Amino acid sequence: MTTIPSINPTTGTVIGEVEMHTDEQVSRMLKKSADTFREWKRTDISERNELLKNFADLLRKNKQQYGELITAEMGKVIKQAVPEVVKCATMFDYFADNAERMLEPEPAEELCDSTIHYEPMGTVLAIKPWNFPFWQVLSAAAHVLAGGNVMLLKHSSYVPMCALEIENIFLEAGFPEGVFQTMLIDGKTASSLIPRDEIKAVSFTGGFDAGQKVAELSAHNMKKFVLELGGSDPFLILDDANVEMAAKVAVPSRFINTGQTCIAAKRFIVMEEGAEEFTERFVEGTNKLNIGDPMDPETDIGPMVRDEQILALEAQVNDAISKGAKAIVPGGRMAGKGYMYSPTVLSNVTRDMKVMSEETFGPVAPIITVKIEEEAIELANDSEFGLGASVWSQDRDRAMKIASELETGMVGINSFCTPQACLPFGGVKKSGMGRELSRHGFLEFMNIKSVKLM
Ligand SMILES: O=CCCCC(=O)O
Repeated sequence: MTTIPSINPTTGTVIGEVEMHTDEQVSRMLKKSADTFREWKRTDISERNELLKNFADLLRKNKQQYGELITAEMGKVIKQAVPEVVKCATMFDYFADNAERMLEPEPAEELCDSTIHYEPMGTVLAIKPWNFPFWQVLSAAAHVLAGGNVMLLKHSSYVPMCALEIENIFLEAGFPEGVFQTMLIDGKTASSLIPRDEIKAVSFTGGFDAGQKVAELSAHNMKKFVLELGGSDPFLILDDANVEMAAKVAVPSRFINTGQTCIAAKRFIVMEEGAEEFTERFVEGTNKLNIGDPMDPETDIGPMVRDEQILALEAQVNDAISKGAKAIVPGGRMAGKGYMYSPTVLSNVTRDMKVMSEETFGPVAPIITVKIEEEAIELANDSEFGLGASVWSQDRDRAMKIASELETGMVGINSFCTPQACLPFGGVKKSGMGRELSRHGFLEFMNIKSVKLM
């Protein structure tokens, strides 16, 4: 019997163990999924919407319990874990309220007798990461299932108990067995399922290398895929910004989820005029963060998920320091149990440093100063990634113009980026392909069928 351990990153101890599914069990799940799809796609959309509502209600009712599970299994501070669950509920409500309108057949533009229809594809294989254990799965599942598709989940092996709990919630909400199933398998087994006939599409969130493999396999086997990959989001503070406000928002924007967020601000690009004030205020805000036990409702920074994440971060910080960066908040690995890393803020940053070119998936904030607006834009776009960006200026037209020049899937003006049910979410360049959420994300997993009348 092979098992997946659930490790609490606060203590480094095993808090549970789940049995992995065998190849035979996985084959049965694939069959079950395909059989269930034949029924599920025919259910009335109002019935599906009611189940989405039930699901949202359960999330709200048990938000503390699910939040604590997230905190125990991947270390997210409880004050963010509970809101993650509530955000999922709001997103389920959104699709329950809007799915019917989004799937309404449309008349074709010039051929007035012809219509465009949206039909589900079948089983969507979801391969999802640990950092937002509920959101990452459910932000795909809500619209995939609302459209009449079914889902098979391969969750990160860091969060096996969240993976099982999510399946339980679907059943408790009244979804028929087989509409959503959690497979307890490794990454290699998940990839090996992509060519299988039962799998019609893949929804992947994770790192670039794994995403590229998923894309290759999916394309080779003619399966639709959507990829949400990493980011190195620029946070641009222009010379006319409200620096006080920018610094206030910059702190959570970088350190939310202990910095382990794809769409966190990861490069702070400040025009000279506001650089000193921004740096001072950002450091002050960083030093106020409470670091410690993630179950304590006062804690802002909990552990990182595993030691290897700390090692990667240390390599990036050491590289920056060896090239002349100054650790104005030194932070770093903390002694004791678990995988604690205290936030680091770097100044004197230059673009040849890894903290500027690689994704920093943890609480490290590099600040770089530029002289002119064009340099800020050029530097923001000088990245392999293109997920999100923030622009801070009190001139709305100027900020909008800069937003149009940024090579990203999302821009926050005087705000930070975070996914919302009503907005398409995804990136360009090495940050991904396709979109999740909103009608755009919904239609990624629907067959768009033109029906032409003579
Ligand atoms: O890592 C990306 C998911 C972000 C989820 C959120 O900000 O709510």
